[in-house]
Amino acid sequence: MNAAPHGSIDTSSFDTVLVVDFGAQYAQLIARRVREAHVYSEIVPYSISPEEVAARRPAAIILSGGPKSVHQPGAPLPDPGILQLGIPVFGICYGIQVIAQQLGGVVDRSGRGEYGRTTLTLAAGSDAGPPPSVLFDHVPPSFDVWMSHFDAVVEAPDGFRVTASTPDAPVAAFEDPERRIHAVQFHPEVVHTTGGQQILKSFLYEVAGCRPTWTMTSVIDASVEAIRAQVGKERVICGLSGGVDSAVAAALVHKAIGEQLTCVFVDTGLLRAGEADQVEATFRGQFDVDLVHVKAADRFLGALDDIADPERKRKIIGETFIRVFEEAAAELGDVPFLVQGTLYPDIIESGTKDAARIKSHHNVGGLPEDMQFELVEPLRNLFKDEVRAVGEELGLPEEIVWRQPFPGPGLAVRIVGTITPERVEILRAADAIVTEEVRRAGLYRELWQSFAVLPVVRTVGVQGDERTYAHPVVIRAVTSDDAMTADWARLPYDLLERLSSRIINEVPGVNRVALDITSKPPGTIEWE
Ligand SMILES: Nc1ncnc2c1ncn2[C@@H]1O[C@H](COP(=O)(O)OP(=O)(O)OP(=O)(O)O)[C@@H](O)[C@H]1O
Ligand SMILES: O=c1[nH]c(=O)c2[nH+]cn([C@@H]3O[C@H](COP(=O)(O)O)[C@@H](O)[C@H]3O)c2[nH]1
Ligand SMILES: NC(=O)CC[C@H](N)C(=O)O
Ligand SMILES: [Mg+2]
Repeated sequence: MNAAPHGSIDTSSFDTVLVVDFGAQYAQLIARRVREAHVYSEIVPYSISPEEVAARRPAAIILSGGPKSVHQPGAPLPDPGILQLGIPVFGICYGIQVIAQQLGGVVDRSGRGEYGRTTLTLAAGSDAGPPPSVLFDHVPPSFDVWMSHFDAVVEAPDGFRVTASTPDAPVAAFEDPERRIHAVQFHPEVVHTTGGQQILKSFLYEVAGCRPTWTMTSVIDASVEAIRAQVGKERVICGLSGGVDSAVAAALVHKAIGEQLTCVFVDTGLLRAGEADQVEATFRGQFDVDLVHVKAADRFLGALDDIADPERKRKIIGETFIRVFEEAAAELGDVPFLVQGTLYPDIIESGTKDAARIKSHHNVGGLPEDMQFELVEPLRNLFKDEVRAVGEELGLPEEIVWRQPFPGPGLAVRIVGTITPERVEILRAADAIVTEEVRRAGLYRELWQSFAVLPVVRTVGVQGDERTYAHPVVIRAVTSDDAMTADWARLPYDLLERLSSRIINEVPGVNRVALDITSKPPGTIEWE
């Protein structure tokens, strides 16, 4: 087993499930559901070789769904050797179709796909018939499942028995318990499939014999050990933003190496109203951590002067952050390590070689090439909900653990076009009203993010019988589980009315309020 990179934990001590990705909408969701069952999981590309799989010694393999048909030329197909490794396999949707095709069953364009809710009925276990499937031990004989497929298995491979059907899919589940290969056409990972998580657990615990040891307590213990092994006696700095990821990363590193850690909080001039004071007060009050507060507003705003292109803004901000960290490190003496709160979705998003670059996150794609620091990224195996659970376990206060994410480039990526101190002021004032009213409405925690955006246009208005020619402000509020996809939030009308009237009345230079009703995709959460 390779040494774990970047101070992340050595996951080889946990039973591991590999989720083979065929381009599914839900591969991430499957991986999260497995972890919710306290079993470590990782997403791997479908091109992985049987040797690579075997070397990982996984407890099980899950074949995900995917948009292609197995009959299509160029469809993503795994090496057939993977099904011969003797490792338990669970196929989901496209996964059942792949298994059927590779082991001699028949997959057909059935002519009528199934989309959405349908009723699954288990094959009866009787003296004459096959015994019931262990997958369905803890679910009723008939229940609602979520389907989304065009193709269907019409004949199970030799040696497999059909264990469930729906009105339109006679082979909705099949298995060969001896080879420990099980598969379903429906999606157990979505909440609309009642008992879906139970079915997944039956596979993990009963078929694959996984132990439910992936708990946040064991993650903390393993992280502490990994951080100590990486940094030894050296000094470390951590960019602390006040957000949950860097706070949890800092708390873990502090637990591991105590006084070797110094946190560096940078006031970029692009923070929200009162944020710098609040971060200082929270961290100085709550933690016994060495904290340096660098006031770098002029430097960031100077470097961004006259820059309108979103990618250039991001690169400039990413580089300025590192230069500020380097200077802070130099003042402390020799500090070779930089802690970042990078999460697993950041790695997946930047790691897929086929995926297009949408935007350079300042702490991943925005890092300058000549950076000297060695990175310490203890959260790089974790999803956001796990990071929050670790934060709670470490005793971080609720206001940090449940803070809405705020991007490092800050207000810069919410001010379309060039950034001037006046435009920052307008957005900051509008944003403060959004945050205050969303909190007052009791929606702050329920929303993934809620904020204001300042577009580059001006519009005509009439205020006090006078013509105005001023800026609109756009309200952006989304719900999401992990920021990879998001839906626009259905904010109550009375909240929207308060936002509109307060922003126009209280923020000079604004004469109109608009609402962004775009999901992700096709939009992104931030405007730049
Ligand atoms: N103002 C800042 N000062 C110092 N470091 C920062 C600042 N803003 C961002 N960073 C660094 O960039 C990293 C990425 O920022 P990001 O916003 O993704 O995470 P976060 O702020 O820790 O959490 P959240 O996603 O909840 O806002 C942080 O983990 C932190 O190391
Ligand atoms: O630290 C960060 N540095 C960045 O450069 C950055 N860009 C976007 N974000 C946050 O990432 C999530 C997804 O954003 P998008 O839908 O806009 O791509 C959302 O939560 C965004 O707020 C960033 N966070
Ligand atoms: N969601 C899926 O995995 C769909 C599988 C395959 N593309 C089909 O349409 O049948
Ligand atoms: Mg942040």
